[in-house]
Amino acid sequence: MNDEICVDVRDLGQRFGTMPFLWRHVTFSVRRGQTIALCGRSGCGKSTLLSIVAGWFSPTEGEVRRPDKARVSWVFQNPYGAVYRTVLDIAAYPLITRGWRRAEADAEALRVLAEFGLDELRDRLFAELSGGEAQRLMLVRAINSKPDILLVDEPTAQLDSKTALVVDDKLVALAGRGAAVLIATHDRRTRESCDRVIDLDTYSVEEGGGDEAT
Ligand SMILES: Nc1ncnc2c1ncn2[C@@H]1O[C@H](COP(=O)(O)OP(=O)(O)OP(=O)(O)O)[C@@H](O)[C@H]1O
Repeated sequence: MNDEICVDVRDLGQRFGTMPFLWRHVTFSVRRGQTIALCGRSGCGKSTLLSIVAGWFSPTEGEVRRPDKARVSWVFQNPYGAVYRTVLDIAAYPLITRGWRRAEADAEALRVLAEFGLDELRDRLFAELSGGEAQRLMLVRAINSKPDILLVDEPTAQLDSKTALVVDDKLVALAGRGAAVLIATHDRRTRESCDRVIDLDTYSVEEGGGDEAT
C-alpha cells in the first residue's frame, strides 16, 4: 500500500454570509491508511468541513486537493433516499455498480452486513430501521464502494457502546485497506482510535489521537 496523500487541505476558511468565520487557515493532509478525527463543540463546523472535502461546495478561502479519480464515499447523519429499498439491496448496490454479478454481490453484501450485525435485517426496508441500524447500513454501503476517501459524520452518535466499538474498529480496518478516513465526532473513544485529532474549536492538531487538543 502506498502512502499517497488523498486529501490535501490548504489554508481553508469558511464563513456563511456575514457571520464570523467558523475557522480560518485550516491546513492538513490525510494519507492512505490514516484516520483523522474532526472534533469540537456542536456548530463549530465539522460537517461543513466534511462537505467541502466531499466537493459539495467551494470554501470561502483556501482549497482542497484530491487525486484525480479518487473515489469518495460519505456517511452522513441523515441518510436520504433509498427509503423503500431493502437492507440487502442497499448494501449490494455499490458492488453491482462496480460490475459484480447480482448473486456474488448479494453474498458479499451479506458477509459485510453480518460483520455489522445487520444480516438478519436483510429483507427490512430502510424506512423500518432504527437510527443506529440505518447509520451502520450506510457505513456498509460506503465500505462496499471501496472508497479512496471515506467521510463519516458522527458514526457512533446513535449506537450503544459495544456497537460503537465495532464501528470504530471497522473504520480503522478500512483505513488499513488503504483508505483515507475523516470522521467528525464527539465520541472520545472514536477520537482515541484515530491517528490524528483536529480540534476545529481551537483549531489545533494532535498526533496519535487520545488526549483532547488544547
Ligand atoms: N449552508 C449554510 N448556510 C448558513 N449557515 C450554515 C450553512 N451550513 C452550516 N451553517 C452553519 O454553520 C455552523 C456549522 O455547522 P456544522 O453543521 O458544520 O457544525 P457541526 O460542528 O457539524 O455541528 P454538530 O456537532 O452539531 O453536528 C452552524 O452554525 C450552522 O448553522
